[in-house]
Amino acid sequence: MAELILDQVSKQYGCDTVVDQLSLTIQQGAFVALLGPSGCGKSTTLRMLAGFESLSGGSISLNDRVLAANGIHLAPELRDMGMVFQSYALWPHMTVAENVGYALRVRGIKGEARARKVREALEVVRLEPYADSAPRDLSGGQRQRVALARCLVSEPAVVLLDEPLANLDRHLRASMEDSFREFHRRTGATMVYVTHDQSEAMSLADQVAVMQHGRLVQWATPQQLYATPRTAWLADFIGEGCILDVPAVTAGQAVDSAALHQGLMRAAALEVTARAPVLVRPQHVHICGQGGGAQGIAARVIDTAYRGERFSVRLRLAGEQELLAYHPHALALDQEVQITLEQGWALEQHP
Ligand SMILES: Nc1ncnc2c1ncn2[C@@H]1O[C@H](COP(=O)(O)OP(=O)(O)OP(=O)(O)O)[C@@H](O)[C@H]1O
Repeated sequence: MAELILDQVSKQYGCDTVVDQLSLTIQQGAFVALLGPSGCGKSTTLRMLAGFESLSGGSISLNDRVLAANGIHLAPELRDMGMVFQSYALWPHMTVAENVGYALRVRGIKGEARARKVREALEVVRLEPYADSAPRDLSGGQRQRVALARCLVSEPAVVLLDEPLANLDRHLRASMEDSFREFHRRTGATMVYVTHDQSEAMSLADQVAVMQHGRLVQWATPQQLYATPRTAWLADFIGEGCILDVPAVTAGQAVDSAALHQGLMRAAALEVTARAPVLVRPQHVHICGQGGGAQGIAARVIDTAYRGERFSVRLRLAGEQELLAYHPHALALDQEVQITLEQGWALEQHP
């Protein structure tokens, strides 16, 4: 199957390695996200894919064609890729239709053939009524959809998107996420989407590459990242939860309820010193009652916050470890409760 392959891709600026031996195999038609905090090297990776940056090491190939490797650097216009930028980069003096059709004009495609392709591209992003408008008369979201249509009109095999929603307000972002999903469904293009926003990456992509300090931390589906993150840093970056110190667990494995309860009791009694980090997501913490009880673990409410559909509750266990839970009702500060833990996930020891 046709694929976009990054093999041990590295980039150095002077003595700084900003992308460090990154390897990814991206299936044709996939929607993938490069996710990580500012400065982790995701935009540099995207620019190397586009051909705006050379590689310091490794190779990039698309459908068995080498785009970049030692001594090889295909120009951006020869890579069969389109790019959508945060800043839209539309020509202000051209109409929407002229912006979308520009790449076709440069290639000498004229008349009805060009007009038809422009109409089709505008239809995909639902902007046909705006064909004759100027970019300045459109909202930020509409401008970003023009940029998508302009990319689509060249029918690239791969669409690269660099923080395309960063300039939009929160409400518009949600509706633009729907536009990206629809764009992907209708075109079948491979999409590589750079963002520092984990909820954006998780809701859009089939597969996410999480980067930290230029290195790949994990390459997995959003569901796998949430449920089985490799490290404590990643567990914290993706979603809510708490990390407990629990004895006798093996990294990279689920920890069942009995093992968690037993481990926490031993930890509270200071029976063992060797412990490992275990992620417990709030939906796996059940507040089952007040006061004493044989089944549960005693905890004290140290903070609560109303979140609309539920309360989030911070709990302290004997031995001072803390947990986050969700609860349908308000609880009083300092209230003693019994909790049960449904499951946990053992993380690697290093951060
Ligand atoms: N042309 C350059 N010369 C020197 N250093 C650079 C250059 N471009 C990027 N860097 C450095 O490389 C590192 C990675 O930058 P990059 O833009 O890829 O990160 P990023 O994860 O996309 O972050 P952001 O979301 O803030 O753009 C940063 O430390 C940045 O300062």
